[in-house]
Amino acid sequence: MEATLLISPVSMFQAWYRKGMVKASLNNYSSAVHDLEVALSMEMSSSGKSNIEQELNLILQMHENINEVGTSNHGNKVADLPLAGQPHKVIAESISTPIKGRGMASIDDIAPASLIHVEDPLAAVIMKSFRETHCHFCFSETPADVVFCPLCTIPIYCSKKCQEQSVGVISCDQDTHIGHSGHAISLEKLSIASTSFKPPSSKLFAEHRHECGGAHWAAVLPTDVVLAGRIMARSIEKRMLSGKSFAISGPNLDLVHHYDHHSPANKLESQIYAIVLLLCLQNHYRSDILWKEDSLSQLVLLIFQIKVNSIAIVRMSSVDGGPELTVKRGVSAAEGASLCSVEQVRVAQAIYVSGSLFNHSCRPNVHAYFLSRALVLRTTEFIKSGSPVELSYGPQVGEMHLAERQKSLQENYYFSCHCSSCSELNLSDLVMNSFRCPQSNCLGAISESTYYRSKENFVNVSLGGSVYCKLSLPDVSEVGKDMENVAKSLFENSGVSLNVDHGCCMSCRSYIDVLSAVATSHMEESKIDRLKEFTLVDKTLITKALQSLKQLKKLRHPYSKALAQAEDTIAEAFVKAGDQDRARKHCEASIQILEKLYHPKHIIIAHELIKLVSILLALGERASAAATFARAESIFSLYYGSHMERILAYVGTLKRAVGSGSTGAY
Ligand SMILES: C[S@@+](CC[C@H](N)C(=O)[O-])C[C@H]1O[C@@H](n2cnc3c(N)ncnc32)[C@H](O)[C@@H]1O
Repeated sequence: MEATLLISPVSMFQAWYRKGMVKASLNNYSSAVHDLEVALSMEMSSSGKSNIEQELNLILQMHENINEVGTSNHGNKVADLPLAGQPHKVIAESISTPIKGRGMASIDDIAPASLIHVEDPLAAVIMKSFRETHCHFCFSETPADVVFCPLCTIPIYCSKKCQEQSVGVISCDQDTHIGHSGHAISLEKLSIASTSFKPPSSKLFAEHRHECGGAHWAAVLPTDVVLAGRIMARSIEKRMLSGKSFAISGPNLDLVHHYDHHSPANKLESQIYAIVLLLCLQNHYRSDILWKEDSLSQLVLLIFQIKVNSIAIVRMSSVDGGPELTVKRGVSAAEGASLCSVEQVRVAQAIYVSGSLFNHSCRPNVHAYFLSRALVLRTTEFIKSGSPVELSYGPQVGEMHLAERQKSLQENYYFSCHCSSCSELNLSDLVMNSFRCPQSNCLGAISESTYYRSKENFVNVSLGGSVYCKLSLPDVSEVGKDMENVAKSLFENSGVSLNVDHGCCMSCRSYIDVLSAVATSHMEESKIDRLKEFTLVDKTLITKALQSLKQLKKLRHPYSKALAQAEDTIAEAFVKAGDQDRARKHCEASIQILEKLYHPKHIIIAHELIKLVSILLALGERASAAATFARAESIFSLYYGSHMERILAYVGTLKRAVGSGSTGAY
């Protein structure tokens, strides 16, 4: 048993509570604090006097419950993948893998751009930073005339329909009663959090209902905990509808939780939140529900399942005015046109039960996006029958280096990634952060890390500190010329082990002073980055940035990310300065590097091509703009299929612009 678990979560929470730590974090929500205070004083009076032995038993019991569920959650069942509005069809099935646990594999050859999965969330919650601007049900941007929750007026909705789905149908009875369907609440009682619960008559689960009125604890607690509350409330109401006992018990989701991988501090925090959540649920459902012995452990487990399996719902958002504005402006140099750029914003967090069976790959073959709250999965390449069908949980090859990807997945999802890109040496990881070889005719990459090639045909890479990653070597006859050229020495099997130290060229083994190269490179990169601070850029600033770019090119590998970013920043500065010709040159240079780091059909390339289209339109080069747009469109349709214009609203506008030859008519 771990040391921290010798302390009961209840007594620990009481200590925190007495010290005011919980109160301090809630002090903006006085009504929430008041309700919690009332609930906690009840809780403390019942458990405060419990002796150490009792508390230890509670924790031991909790551990046993968690471990029991933990061993049973690796079933091998065939997943059902319902497609929205289509007959039920199974395209992929659940398989068991030795390292990644369950995963999905195709049961037939699947063509690129095929829609393979559509699913509504079991629970979803808006991120705190979007509470004022986005609908709390469908997560789209709200119009000016928002609809409020009629009872607590805290959540906002874009329409009556979203409000009803989230809150339930509100009935008014001559101003004496206002209630959700199935809940009759007298007006006097509206100021306090809840009333005695009557079983809901409708099967529709209104996710905000149990959070509504009085203390709006959902606005205070972390997203994972609010999601857990919504799942628990759904499960409780389902039991009520089926006439079963109203005991607080978990929904028994068959999802991994990695309880043992979490730090003691994490475990303790979740136990405390589980207590708070139980009290909140009890406060809402009152005498209609019972606590069970394992209620708390079930809830802790659920919080960990959510940590590992929940998915961020993202929306595309325009930056710098976005493509639409650029086209509207006519991309006129004199008006200070902007590049067409968009970024993903994380508007909500959700849990999808079947979607959670898909494993992660840093080079995924499936793209995930969202239509309102629904998760949609689409293949981005041909998938052979029996092959893994995997999406990305965030980190991707080309965007992050091996070490960063591993760190991010470990920190956010608690696992070491064993996808094919993290198991085999790849071009992107070799060149991304590398320096160029001092020999002018050598394309070899020079890394800050040490690569140790064993005679057994694998490579160990240091990921910083004592962390190493063991990578297999791709077959030299199958790797592209680029890869062979950047790391020739790693591919020459002389039958002996080989150390390629940091600072040593992976091809010809010439050395550079890598520490000084890192320092100079960072200095030049930050000089170029200064361009981003200005809306109007003068020629002197750009001249200085071009000098830095020249220095950077002498140091950095021609396929490195630092060079791609520098070229992109300079392209944007030239757009701002109205020199579209030079903007085009640097934008194209950036895209060429990104094609090496990602792959030519990666969605990032499509977004970059859209920037280029706006420059070409400004130059009046209609034919090139149309050809570049067609390339971008074919990549986008792989990722979004027929939903492309619904997700990327500006694509339609740009299409009309390149089609009509207009640069400013929209
Ligand atoms: C959302 S679940 C995916 C389904 C899971 N494999 C199962 O058995 O239920 C995420 C978990 O799957 C495992 N996993 C997914 N992708 C992985 C990868 N690339 N390498 C190693 N483990 C992976 C990790 O344990 C991770 O926490």
